[in-house]
Amino acid sequence: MLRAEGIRHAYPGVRLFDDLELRLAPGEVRVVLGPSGSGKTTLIHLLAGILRVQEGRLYWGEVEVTRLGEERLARLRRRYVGLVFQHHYLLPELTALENVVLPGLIAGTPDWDWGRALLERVGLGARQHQRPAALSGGERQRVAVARAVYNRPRLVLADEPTGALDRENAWRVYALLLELAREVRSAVLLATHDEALARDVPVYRLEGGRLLVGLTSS
Ligand SMILES: Nc1ncnc2c1ncn2[C@@H]1O[C@H](COP(=O)(O)OP(=O)(O)OP(=O)(O)O)[C@@H](O)[C@H]1O
Repeated sequence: MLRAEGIRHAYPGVRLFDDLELRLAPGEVRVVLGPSGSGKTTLIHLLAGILRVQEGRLYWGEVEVTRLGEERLARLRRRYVGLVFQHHYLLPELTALENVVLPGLIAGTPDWDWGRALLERVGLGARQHQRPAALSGGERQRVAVARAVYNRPRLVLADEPTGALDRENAWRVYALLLELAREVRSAVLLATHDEALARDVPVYRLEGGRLLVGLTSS
């Protein structure tokens, strides 16, 4: 359901990916481990269609993403992909609940009960009317996780979603992301430099511009 074939990507002076291949089955969960500068953010942005693939092909299910125009790509991404980044990217003027339901608000069909249920699941039922400024870093990231799965996306892509959190909060956010993704049957690809997060989850190692199937670190 996610397939990348022969992906090459270069920045001026930096040749990052050379013939990169990746497949993710429905519901599959994988961690991409790589040190700083190995290309994790670039990879997640390419797979999300935020960065355009320079060479190679990218498929979400049967759809060849690399052939879509900007508008269709953006529309399909909203339905198909949930995103979580290191920074939460919540809208500051909206409450926690409005942020979670945002994909529904954009589509004109907000499901407030589902939004509230998700906030309960991430332990923030009582904070639903707070704005992001009134929440802690870990709480904001839990709202971002709830928002990412709101649409029951086929695919969740996460780039260092716990990178700005202390160990305890990182674990909580990580566990919630995997739990909720399983519940709504999303496949997950989570990029991190943190080996500890890769316990019990199959790993790809990003090395020399390729993804190597690695053993879990436990
Ligand atoms: N817009 C850009 N222009 C030029 N080079 C870039 C650009 N973005 C990233 N790079 C380079 O590409 C390489 C990979 O960057 P990327 O941010 O994808 O790595 P990363 O593994 O996510 O790193 P980190 O964990 O430090 O965020 C780095 O050498 C970086 O300097």
